[in-house]
Amino acid sequence: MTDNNEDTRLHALYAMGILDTRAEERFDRLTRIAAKLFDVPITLVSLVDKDRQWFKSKFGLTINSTPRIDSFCTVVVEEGKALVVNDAMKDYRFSEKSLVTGEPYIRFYAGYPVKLPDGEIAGAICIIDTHPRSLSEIEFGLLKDLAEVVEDEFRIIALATIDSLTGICNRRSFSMIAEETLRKAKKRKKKFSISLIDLDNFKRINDTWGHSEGNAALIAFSNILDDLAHDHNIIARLGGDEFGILLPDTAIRGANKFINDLSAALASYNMTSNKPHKLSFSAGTVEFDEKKHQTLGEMLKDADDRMYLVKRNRKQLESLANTTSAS
Ligand SMILES: Nc1nc2c(ncn2[C@@H]2O[C@H](COP(=O)(O)OP(=O)(O)OP(=O)(O)O)[C@@H](O)[C@H]2O)c(=O)[nH]1
Repeated sequence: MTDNNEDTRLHALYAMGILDTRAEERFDRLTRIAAKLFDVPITLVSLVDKDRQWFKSKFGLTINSTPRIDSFCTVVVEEGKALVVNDAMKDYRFSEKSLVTGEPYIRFYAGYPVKLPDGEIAGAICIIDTHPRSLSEIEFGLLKDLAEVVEDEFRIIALATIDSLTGICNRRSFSMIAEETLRKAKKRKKKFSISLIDLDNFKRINDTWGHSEGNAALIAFSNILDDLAHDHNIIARLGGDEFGILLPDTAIRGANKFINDLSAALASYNMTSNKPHKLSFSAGTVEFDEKKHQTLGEMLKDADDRMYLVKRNRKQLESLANTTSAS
C-alpha cells in the first residue's frame, strides 16, 4: 500500500467519524454472535488508524486499542484481503509480536476486511483463539457474512448528517449544502467562501493525554466555531481534526475576518481553559471563482492546498524555533 493510498484510506476513515466513539449494540451484537458461532474467546471489529488499531467492538478483551505495529488486522488492511493464521507461533510474520508472546497470547487469528461505503478498508472483523486451530470453508463464509453485516452498518452510519461527537454538521451534509450554494452562486452570480481548517499537532494531545482528552479538544473547538458562526454560516467537522466553514454571500475579506476572529477566540480559550495543551489551527480560505472552480471538488482542493501551505510554513517556523532554542 503506497503512502498516498494510505492517506486516502485514513481520510475516508476519519470522515466516517467512528473512531473513538462509544460502544454500540449494533456492533457488539456481532462480536457476541461471532464468539459463540466460532467458539473463540476473543472477537473484534478493529479499525486500523495511522499508528494504532482501535476496537469499535470487542468481546473478551478489556483494552480499547493496541499499537498498529503489533496488530494482525493491519496485514488485512495492507494486503486488502482476509488473513487466516492457524498457529501464530509457527508463522515468522507473527511469532515475535507482543500480542503472541504476551497478553492475550494469540495463537489463532482469522480476519476479514470491512470496507467503508466508498470502498476503502476501515479494518477487519476478526476471531482470535489462544490455541492453534483452523477455519473450515463454511466458517470462512460465515466470517465473510459477518463482515458484510458490519459494512451494512457502516452504510447506515454514512447516511447521518450530524457529527456524533460534536453535534455540528458532518462531511456529508457540508458537501450537500456547499454543492447547492455553488449551484446558486453560478446561477445568480453570488459570492461565497469556504475555509478548511486542520488542528495543529492534534495527535500529540491524543498521544500525551489520551483519546478522551482529544475528543474534549474537538468538542471545545466546535463550540468556539459554533459561538462565532452566524445563522447563515455552516460549520462542520469533516473528519478527524479537520473542520469546514461555508460562508454564503461572503467575499474573501469577510472569510479572512472570520478566521482572524477564530484565532482570537481560540487564544482566549487557551488562556482560560486550564488545559496542559494549547489548541492552534491552520486554515486555507478561498472565495468562489467561476473561472477556477467548475466543481465543489476543485474549490475544496484549492482551499486544501492553501491550508497545507500555511501548515508547512508553520511547521518550518516551529522547527527553526526549536533549532534556535537548542543551540
Ligand atoms: N480523539 C480523537 N482522535 C481522532 C479522531 N479521529 C481521528 N483522530 C486522530 O486524529 C489524528 C490526526 O492525525 P494528523 O492529521 O497527523 O494530526 P496532527 O498531529 O494534527 O498533524 P498536523 O495536522 O500535521 O499538525 C490521528 O492521530 C487520529 O488518530 C477522533 O474522533 N477522536
